[in-house]
Amino acid sequence: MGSIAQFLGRAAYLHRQAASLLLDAQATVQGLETDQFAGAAADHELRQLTARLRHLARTGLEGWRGQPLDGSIVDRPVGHDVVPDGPLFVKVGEAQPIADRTFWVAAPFVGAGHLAIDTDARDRRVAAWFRGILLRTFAALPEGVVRVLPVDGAMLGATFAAFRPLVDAEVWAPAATNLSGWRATLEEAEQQITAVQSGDLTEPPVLVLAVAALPTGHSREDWARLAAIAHAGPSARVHLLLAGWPPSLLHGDGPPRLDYTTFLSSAGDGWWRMSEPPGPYRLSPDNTGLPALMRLDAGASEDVVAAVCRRAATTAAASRRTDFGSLMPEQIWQESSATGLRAVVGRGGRIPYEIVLDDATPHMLLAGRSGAGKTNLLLVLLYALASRYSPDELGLYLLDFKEGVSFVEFTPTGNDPSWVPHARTVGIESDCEYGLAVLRALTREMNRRAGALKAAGVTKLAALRAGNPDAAMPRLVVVIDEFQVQFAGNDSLARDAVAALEELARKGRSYGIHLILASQTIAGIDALYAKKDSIFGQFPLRIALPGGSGILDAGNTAADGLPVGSAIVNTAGGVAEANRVVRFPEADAASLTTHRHTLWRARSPLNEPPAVFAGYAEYQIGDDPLYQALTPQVRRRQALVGRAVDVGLPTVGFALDAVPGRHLAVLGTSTVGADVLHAAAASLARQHEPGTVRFVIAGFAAVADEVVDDLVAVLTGAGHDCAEVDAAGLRASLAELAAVPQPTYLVTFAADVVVPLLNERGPDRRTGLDDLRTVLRQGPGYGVHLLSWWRGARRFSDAIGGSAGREDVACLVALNVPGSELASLLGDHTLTWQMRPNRALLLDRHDQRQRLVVPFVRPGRHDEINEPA
Ligand SMILES: Nc1ncnc2c1ncn2[C@@H]1O[C@H](COP(=O)(O)OP(=O)(O)OP(=O)(O)O)[C@@H](O)[C@H]1O
Repeated sequence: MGSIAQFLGRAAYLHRQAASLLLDAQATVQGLETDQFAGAAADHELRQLTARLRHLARTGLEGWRGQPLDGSIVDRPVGHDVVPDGPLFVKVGEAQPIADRTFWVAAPFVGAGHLAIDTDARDRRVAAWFRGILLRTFAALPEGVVRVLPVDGAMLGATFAAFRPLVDAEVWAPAATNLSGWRATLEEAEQQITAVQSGDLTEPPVLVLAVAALPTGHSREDWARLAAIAHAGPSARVHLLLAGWPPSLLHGDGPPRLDYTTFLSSAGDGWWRMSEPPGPYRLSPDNTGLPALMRLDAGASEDVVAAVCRRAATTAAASRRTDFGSLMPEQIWQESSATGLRAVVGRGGRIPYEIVLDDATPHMLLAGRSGAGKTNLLLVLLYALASRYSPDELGLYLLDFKEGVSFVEFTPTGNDPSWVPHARTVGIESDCEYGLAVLRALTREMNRRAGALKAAGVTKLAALRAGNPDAAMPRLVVVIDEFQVQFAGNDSLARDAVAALEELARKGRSYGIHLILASQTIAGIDALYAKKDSIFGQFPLRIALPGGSGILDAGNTAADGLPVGSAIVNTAGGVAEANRVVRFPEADAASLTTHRHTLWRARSPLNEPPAVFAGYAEYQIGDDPLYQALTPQVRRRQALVGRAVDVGLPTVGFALDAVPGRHLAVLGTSTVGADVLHAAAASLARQHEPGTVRFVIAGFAAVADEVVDDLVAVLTGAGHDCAEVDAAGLRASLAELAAVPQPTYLVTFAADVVVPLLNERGPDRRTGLDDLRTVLRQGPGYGVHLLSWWRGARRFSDAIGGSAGREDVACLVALNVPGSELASLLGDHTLTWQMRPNRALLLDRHDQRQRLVVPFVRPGRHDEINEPA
């Protein structure tokens, strides 16, 4: 490095010498004009001077900086003509103080200031010169150091066509060809400058804003921005290469002068003048610039540029991938979320790009076609946040409605017990009912926070935290993947979900609740667009992955052609001027595991795993914590039937007490009905001391035989009095219990089979159904309860006496019963039940409770429950 610095110092020195020699030469020329006798001697002296000038310039501008850009240089390695500690001089032209004698003119560029030429690149010689300066700069500096932001407002990017391999390798940005692209380019330059000034960026890349021609419609405001960039750019390694500057004006004031800029201006006939360069290099005593006219450097042909760029692109492509690990902080959990959440998730150009969720950008929309990298980006963002903020600062609610396992990375699994300690609830392949339950839980939490803020006399979480930095109020990030599933449609579920979402979106920012909605598209979610003031107005932060332009403004199609791994990030609701291209790393499984383990090991001993709801999972009563904790000492005995589709998946069942009608009927042809009955009976068995109750088991369908056998074994094994009976035995038991009730559970599988037999009259003119109805009404008072599975709702209804007997069996579990059939059975035509695998509707007619549940099944039932009904 030292030798390079010395070399550069020497280059600067040589340039200064060249300038002073040139002044000498000028004096000699003037002498020639005044002293007619000294002619021959002076001519000789002048030739010697220009020869020395040429030598000096060539030795100071070796390699890419000055050598002709023709076939002879193509194979020269890139990055070997570096200038780490001083400005990079590049050859800009050749001066010709006397006929036949030329010397190279260099100007300081990167590390010193800017270059501007007053003719734009529509002039072929200027275009070749412009390409040459870019190639010299790019090839002289080390690989990966220079990023070019090309602008070509006149030729649709043609000036940069030969650099295409570098654009494809994402080393350079694609050429901006219109006003919005030009302004996005200015913004990227400005962002680098502010990031350096604020200390957020300590190793900035060299950013060259290369303007081949300004776009039509550029304004004085743009000039002012450019002037500011010219002024502040060099100390942030931002440099301008401008062709067509200053723009010619028809009227009005001219553009502002650009600081630190070497100007080349046309002197006619292919000659150019060069102004004084920035820095200590004075070319003339009166600051009028180079005291000779010059020709422009011949620059580079498109072939030479393309050959060099292809080579550079190959190595750049290999090193351009942003590594997931490099985005994670060295030390976890160092940040406070008092004013918002920030996380670096990728790079805009070479600058780390930070996503911010705060009062200004509280909520985010994310879209991209299938396979565009949505899941990947969410994982990068959430892991980056979870690494920066401790679980006291951040909580995660994750909901996924699609088939897939995107949020499994946050939960313990059979192979890996770790979880992300911030995750509170995780829904995978969620039901809309679950989504609504999560939204409602969040609304309750928001209201709780509103109360706490009010009590503290403040209106925003940031203010509360400012007054009390330790206040336990973490920001909550709620992610809903494929959210259109939750909000589409016009049923009461969708309406309730939209209402909850609106409340959270409008008020959440003040209470530290941030929403991230991800989808392939937001078109077609009428409920969210319907209102005049669209809910999406609350989502200023938009990330459009490839194919996700739908969440940007109409006509802003910037995301359409992006490669996977990049996105348009827009913090202004999608207006094209605010587009930023950002590259995201791949969150590979191994890195995720490493990070999850780091976070998990750092958790507090009180941290609980998230409440996980996996739509496809089967639940068995043997694993149920509530079931395991049951003892005969319970206050009210419960028949457990499944897990509610709700936050935390609470275990649900029916209290079977002395109230008439406390009996259970499971309805539907699905054999899961047998399993539910098994679970109900087994759970009740744990709540009785052996000998205090009888179990009478009757099974009337072959599909239930195995379940019946198992139940008998379980009950007998637990020491209970348990009898298996046939149809006659069941009828006899009913007659006996109707006459002399004693604590008994009658457990009847496929009860529909036995109805004809029960319908027959006995010698006393009573039917078995008469006894059944007596037991239903009077039994609970004596500890007699019927637990039954009916494969036909109609048979069940007839058996209990039609609508008159509706209240006699209050506890229902509907499996694959069509909604209309269930509605007419219950006499409730507002009921909306859509039967589906692995779900049941629990109805308690005494307290009007309805809940969607995942019914308990016995091991191995999974394939059956997931078959369509
Ligand atoms: N930043 C990235 N860099 C490299 N590869 C990526 C990146 N992002 C995603 N990929 C790859 O693209 C593929 C699709 O990614 P991902 O599953 O995140 O897409 P998706 O949009 O969630 O898809 P879908 O909606 O179909 O589930 C994956 O194989 C992933 O490895």
